[in-house]
Amino acid sequence: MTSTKPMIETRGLAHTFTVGRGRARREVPAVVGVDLVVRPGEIVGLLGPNGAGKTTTMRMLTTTLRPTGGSASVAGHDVVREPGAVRRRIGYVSQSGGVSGLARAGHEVIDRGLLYGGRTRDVEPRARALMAELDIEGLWERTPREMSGGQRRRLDLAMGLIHQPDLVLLDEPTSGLDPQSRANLWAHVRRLRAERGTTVLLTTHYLDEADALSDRIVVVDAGRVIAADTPDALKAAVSGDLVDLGVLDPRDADRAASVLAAAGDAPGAVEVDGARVRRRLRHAATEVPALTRALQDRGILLASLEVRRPTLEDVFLDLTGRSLRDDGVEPDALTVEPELVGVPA
Ligand SMILES: Nc1ncnc2c1ncn2[C@@H]1O[C@H](COP(=O)(O)OP(=O)(O)OP(=O)(O)O)[C@@H](O)[C@H]1O
Repeated sequence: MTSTKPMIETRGLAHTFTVGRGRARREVPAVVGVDLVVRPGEIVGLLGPNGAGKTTTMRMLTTTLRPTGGSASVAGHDVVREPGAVRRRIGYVSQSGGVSGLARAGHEVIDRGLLYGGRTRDVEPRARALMAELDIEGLWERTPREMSGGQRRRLDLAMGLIHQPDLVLLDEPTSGLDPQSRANLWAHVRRLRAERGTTVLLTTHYLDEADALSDRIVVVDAGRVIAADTPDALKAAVSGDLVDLGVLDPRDADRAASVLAAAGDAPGAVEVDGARVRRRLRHAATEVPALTRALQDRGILLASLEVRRPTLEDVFLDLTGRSLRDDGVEPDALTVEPELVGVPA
């Protein structure tokens, strides 16, 4: 990784929404002091449950929402003082998408490229290549309203990428896409970085996506960064592999639980759920043979035995005591902010 200036640098970045009026007026602290550094050429995943503050952070970085605290510089420009310069350097694909319903898809993409100063003779072949890569080349003449949700999503992506920005911010880029299109998009993001050194910041709910794509993952919860590291380092910090036993006779579950509790190099808490008994063991590969012998000696028969390496889900659970899939706070009284998605000032 180069040691040049960061592509994104935030210090104490914060945004508090004010919702309601009069006596019902209250403040919603959506982002509470985020410090984030993204280096040129990095792919960084912002991971967190619903309502964690991912979109709000993205919107401040893309200058579509003004911070109420802290500072952020993007591609070397301050998001509050130089929003136009920031917008010219970035591509943003927002969660809600930016395509309208009326123009033909190919022309929308070309127009976006021209808007950013490209020449027709460069932009058109690039638009065709991009749409082919995203598997929507056959939709050149269609209007967005004649497309499926997944096709529209891919058109959003083509619009965000057509001007070959140095930094791409993707807010849940693959939500609503089928597995094949998700895989295509992942390949495209990797190619962008490999061929052009593009920096990518993406938000996602999908743990496999964050794991597969990101050089670094920034885990956010309740408007704060609670961990930031490589996916492997985050997983290595979780203590041990999950051993999950299914006993053949559910009446044996409690006895199996006491054997499992005593297994490994130290006793540990066991979770019993019907015929399933689980706990974490530090070195499952070496500890499981002794465990199965101990169960056999007591005449406890197993229907299944699974050993699972820690996942990012475990990382989140370890850090917060909650599952990433638990829904957080849902947006309530929404204040409408101007959306200036991807349009240079
Ligand atoms: N325009 C708004 N007005 C008021 N509150 C808002 C607004 N937008 C977001 N919030 C609140 O700010 C908090 C963070 O929301 P945000 O959309 O940034 O989370 P998120 O991590 O992107 O969630 P999701 O994964 O569901 O998209 C939530 O409590 C949300 O209700």
